[in-house]
Amino acid sequence: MRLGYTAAAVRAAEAPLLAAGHGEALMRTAAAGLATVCRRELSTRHQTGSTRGTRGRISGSRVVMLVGAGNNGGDALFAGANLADRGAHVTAIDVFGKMHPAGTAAFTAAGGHIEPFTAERMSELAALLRRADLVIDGVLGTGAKPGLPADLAALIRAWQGEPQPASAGAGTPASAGTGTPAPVASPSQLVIAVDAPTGVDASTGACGDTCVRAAHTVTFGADKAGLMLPDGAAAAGQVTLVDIGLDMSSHVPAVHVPEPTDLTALWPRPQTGDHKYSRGVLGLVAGSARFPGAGVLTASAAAATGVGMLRLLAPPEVTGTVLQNNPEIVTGTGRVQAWAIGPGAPDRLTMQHAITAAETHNLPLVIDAGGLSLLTRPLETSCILTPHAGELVALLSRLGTGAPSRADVEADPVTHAVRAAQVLEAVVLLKGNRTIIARPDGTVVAPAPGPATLATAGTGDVLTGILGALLATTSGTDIDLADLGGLGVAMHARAGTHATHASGVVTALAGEVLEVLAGR
Ligand SMILES: NC(=O)C1=CN([C@@H]2O[C@H](COP(=O)(O)OP(=O)(O)OC[C@H]3O[C@@H](n4cnc5c(N)ncnc54)[C@H](O)[C@@H]3O)[C@@H](O)[C@H]2O)[C@@H](O)CC1
Repeated sequence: MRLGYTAAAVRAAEAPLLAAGHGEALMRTAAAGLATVCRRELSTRHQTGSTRGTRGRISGSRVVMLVGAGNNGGDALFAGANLADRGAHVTAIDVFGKMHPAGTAAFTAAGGHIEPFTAERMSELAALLRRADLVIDGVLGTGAKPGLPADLAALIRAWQGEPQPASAGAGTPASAGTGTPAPVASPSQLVIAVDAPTGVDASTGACGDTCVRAAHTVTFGADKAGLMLPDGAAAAGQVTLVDIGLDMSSHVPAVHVPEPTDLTALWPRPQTGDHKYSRGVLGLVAGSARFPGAGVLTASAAAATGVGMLRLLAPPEVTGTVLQNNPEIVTGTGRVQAWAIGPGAPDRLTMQHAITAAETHNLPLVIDAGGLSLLTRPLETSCILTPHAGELVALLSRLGTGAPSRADVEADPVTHAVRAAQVLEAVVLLKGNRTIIARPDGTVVAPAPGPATLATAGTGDVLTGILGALLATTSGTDIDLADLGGLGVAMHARAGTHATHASGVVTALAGEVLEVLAGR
């Protein structure tokens, strides 16, 4: 798992080192790491042929830096000095009329050039930024307070264009509010942010009205939570972590991001000596005469993910098809280690019985779709709830905890998922283009997004099947349910990617995702 920390936690971890007088050494280490990434990126662009004139070479390349008043600017200035030493033409735009003194001395000694920033020079400086082979954003890092000064926001917009909705192509020419299309930085312009892109909240990922959009962010000491969460992650681009010797062991990470190696290391596997009951039995309530397909998809996905036994409670329209595909599935009641309920509008009474059984025997359960409408209070057993934005709105409204709109939830999925997790004392896996898994303590798991091809009917049912199987096969272990949810989402995304490639078209039908899971 990659671990993301709030700005406050990182600053607290820095504090003893600063108190011991290691501030400048930390900054020099950070700046050296930043300069290394800048040189590598410039060289790579040169080698891959995306060159324009001198672009790509370090010597002779045009580097423009946006420099703030604090240590973030200091990092940029020391890195700028490093690049100037290697023959780059480096210009620092002094955004606030005050820059880190030692950084400024090193930068000017290396031949760096400083340009003051005033509102009158906006167009000239925006043009300078647009012409650069590399822009380094060193205005604000972990010391940022919310909101950017209007002049700085205007400069960022004049350089990079108006913020685009996620669906629009990055760098699409946009109106700057003047009625005429504003010239914008090339979408392929190399922009490297120092620690965090300016305008991005390093703890929450919130971007406000304006933020720098980087191709690469070089972050120091520890991953910042905000660079792993929606909006902030998109603004940060690729993130490289430079070790500056911080000890984060006493700080609780705010965000977990599962990595591919976690799927290998943590995915439950049958052990020697296991039998079907010890491996894990899942009770599944899914599907109805109206929606038989959802029951089939969920049951087949759970079977493909791997369980000791699957007991399916569903009407004959569902069980008939399920048994044709998966004759190993058992219909009817019996002892189980976990429950999954809800896909395909199942019978409410059967779902209620499953919830009661889970609470009575302290069994974990995953509740999806129709099952969510039964929730009016926290359950007395551990559970993962899997709403999409619309279902979360209905859930929060029914519980009397505000009435956000679907757009509110989509704009700020973390806050709303955490609120639901706290109210229902459960893990809430909010499905969306960036799925967020929230714990009641406010920390989240934020798996890397899967392919957009997964946005198709039935893929959520497949996810519930995967999660149910994981719950059954890990029951009795101490694996954290939110981490488990992250593994399930990561596997679902991986299967979706394979299904998309295998089908050769720009969609991944739920049945195709299932085929990948089943290894067919
Ligand atoms: N403290 C350390 O040990 C290290 C810090 N490093 C760098 O230092 C950064 C943090 O430095 P600072 O604490 O100086 O903070 P920043 O450099 O992020 O920002 C602080 C400065 O910006 C101003 N400011 C804050 N929010 C603003 C806003 N919204 N609009 C306008 N001005 C605003 C503040 O008044 C202050 O002058 C990190 O992100 C990282 O880049 C690195 O050098 C590594 C070591």
